[in-house]
Amino acid sequence: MSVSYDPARVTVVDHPLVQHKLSILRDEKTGTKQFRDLVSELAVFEGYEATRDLPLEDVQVTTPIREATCKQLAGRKLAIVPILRAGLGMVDGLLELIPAARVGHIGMYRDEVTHEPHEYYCKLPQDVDERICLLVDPMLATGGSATAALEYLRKQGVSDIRLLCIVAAPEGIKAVQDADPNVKIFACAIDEGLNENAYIVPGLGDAGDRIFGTL
Ligand SMILES: O=P(O)(O)OC[C@H]1O[C@H](OP(=O)(O)OP(=O)(O)O)[C@H](O)[C@@H]1O
Ligand SMILES: O=c1cc[nH]c(=O)[nH]1
Ligand SMILES: [Mg+2]
Repeated sequence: MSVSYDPARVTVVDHPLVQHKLSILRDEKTGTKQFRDLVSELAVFEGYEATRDLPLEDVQVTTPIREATCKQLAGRKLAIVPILRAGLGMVDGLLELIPAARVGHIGMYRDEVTHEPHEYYCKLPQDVDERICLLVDPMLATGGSATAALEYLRKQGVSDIRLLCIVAAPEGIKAVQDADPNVKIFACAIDEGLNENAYIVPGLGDAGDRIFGTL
């Protein structure tokens, strides 16, 4: 049965380089080092897309030729919030794009039988409510983990949240959209669905285990 979600609130980052890298990421023969590197590289593409609408202001710059009116980022600062463990794999790539961003952590694991998320750690920047949050996790499967993390961030007063995942299942997108009508979702691919163990099909397996070599 097909799952319906609002496509207007999901951005698929499907640049040819992204699709190429994602195919290598999916391959079961791809080893830990390459997997980790690719997750980081894909996070850069996603971060680029997810920050496309950041406000700018004019700034005067003296080039070696003359004075010029140029642009710089204005206004609100950013926080990168990985959902542990797998989200950690996206942090370095995003920090390359936004070096001044603060990093918060939300620790969450999914129960193997019930697939319910369990929170085990949380540490956020003190002024997180004044920041745009990039909530990052490579996998959006049932959406349970992302929904719980979003709820937590909303309780801290965060108004602008962009959820960056690499592979999303339609079920996860729908669950997140139903729970949080204001979140913007970014994904490199939307896959077919979930299998009986709530793994994304075709997916890429267990992202955390593949990033950290704990298979
Ligand atoms: O959408 P959901 O059904 O909640 O599934 C997705 C979650 O599952 C994975 O984490 P996992 O529980 O494997 O923890 P890990 O990152 O420590 O491996 C993944 O990184 C997401 O956080
Ligand atoms: O396919 C999936 C689902 C949940 N978590 C993962 O790492 N992969
Ligand atoms: Mg895992």
